[in-house]
Amino acid sequence: MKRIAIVGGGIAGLTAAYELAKLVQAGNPVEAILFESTHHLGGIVETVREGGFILECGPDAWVTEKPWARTLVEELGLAEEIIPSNDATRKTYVLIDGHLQAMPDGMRMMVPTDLAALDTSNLFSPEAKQSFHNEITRAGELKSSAPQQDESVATFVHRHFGDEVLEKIGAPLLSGVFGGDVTKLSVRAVMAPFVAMEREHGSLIAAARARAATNSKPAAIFTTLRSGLGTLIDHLIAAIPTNWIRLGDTVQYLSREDDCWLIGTGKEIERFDAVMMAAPVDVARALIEPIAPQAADLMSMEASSAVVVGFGFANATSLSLPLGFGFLVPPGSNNLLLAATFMDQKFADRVPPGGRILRAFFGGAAANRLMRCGNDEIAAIARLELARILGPLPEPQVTVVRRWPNSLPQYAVGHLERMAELDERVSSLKGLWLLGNGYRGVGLPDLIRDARAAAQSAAT
Ligand SMILES: Cc1c2[nH]c(c1CCC(=O)O)Cc1[nH]c(c(CCC(=O)O)c1C)Cc1[nH]c(c(CCC(=O)O)c1C)Cc1[nH]c(c(C)c1CCC(=O)O)C2
Repeated sequence: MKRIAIVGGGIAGLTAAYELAKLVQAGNPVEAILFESTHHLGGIVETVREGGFILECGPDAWVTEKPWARTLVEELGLAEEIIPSNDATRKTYVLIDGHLQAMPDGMRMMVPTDLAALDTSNLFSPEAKQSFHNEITRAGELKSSAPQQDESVATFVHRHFGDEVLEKIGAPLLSGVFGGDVTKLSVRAVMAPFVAMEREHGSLIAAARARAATNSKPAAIFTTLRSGLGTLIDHLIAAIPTNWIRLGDTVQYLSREDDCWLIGTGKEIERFDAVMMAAPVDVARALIEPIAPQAADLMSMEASSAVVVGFGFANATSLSLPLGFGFLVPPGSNNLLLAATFMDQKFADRVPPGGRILRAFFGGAAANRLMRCGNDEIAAIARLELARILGPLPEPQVTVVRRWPNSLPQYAVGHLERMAELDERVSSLKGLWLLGNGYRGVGLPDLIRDARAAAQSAAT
């Protein structure tokens, strides 16, 4: 019997446990113990259902293009629950000088595929529009001068489109996906497809248009579950043997003895053949440090914190919002807010008749400061910030506040090389796997893909 420890009960740890449970059913002699330090499973994936509102406390969807979340959801019998985002009314706004300005239609991140839509947009100055047009004619130069090494997202975007595009959409889009600083984020780690487009075509616009021409009907950008992503967590838990799960059990230390792993929880020491480390990177790093200090060094990275506030407004027909999914706030403006989502416009069936949901995000330094305030205070600040931008808001019927400290690791320049070295060091330890959002991707699909692959190799 192979014994496998899983440290951490977020989406990565739960998916690993689920995959191992499936392998047991297929006749593999495996047993797993999942250690979760808190008393609840799912990590930052959590859905609150109250008064007819469906409020997400963490992620609200996955990126449709990445297939691994959908496959798992279908396998769990939840195919009927899958819904697309309402892309017929998709629009993302950017807050410029206190006003919400729509990003032009047909943008792929900061790359336009529809130059006519770009030209009629109010978001950019004539100079910025010209810089987009010029990017196509600069294809040859951009291709031959593409750097051999990694660089920051900021220098990459700047080389293609200049200052204004970087400030108005480059920085806000990246903070709405990676919560980070474009001058530090690695373009190869966080925008790999764009680096490949540059290598092949020089011009990103030419590459994106070539691709758009071959894609018949693009799928909706986001996918979610009708009853909320908490349903995915519930179904994973139901598929894992209950005696595998240890809630409120914090792993205090990890060590190796002969070919085994020892895990100490402060209550007892247990022996395992393999360890799947699915805790947040800083926790994982501290546990691994005594065994493999060089691996731990490679795991030292900054992580941004988030504070998420969801408001459910009943009978809120008076609250009129711009059409679309929400808005992003460029870093460096005078707002605490990082972004907001118009949840009932982004997805169907989130609210009772006449209801609306707004979700506010705080990140970076603002999140770290807010983290210390009480829930009521955080909610009041979120309401004030939203009202400043959207106009007066009614009294919410439901409010949820969540703090997610250091929840989003920052993939800094050189990340891919560091991860290749980390992989080498980790594989030399035999029987250790690192899972979660610190290494090979930050969204649900990437975490699910990695956890399943790791469980399969850990079990055999
Ligand atoms: C602030 C923030 C958000 N979402 C996120 C943050 C960062 C801070 C943090 O979580 O700690 C995190 C995020 N956002 C996205 C991912 C998944 C990435 C992946 O799977 O590759 C992740 C991990 C997709 C996304 N999130 C967003 C995009 C860009 C969508 C586009 O091109 O229009 C992607 C791919 C944009 C976004 N993101 C957000 C808003 C309000 C918006 C705009 C409106 C909306 O859609 O709700 C919220």
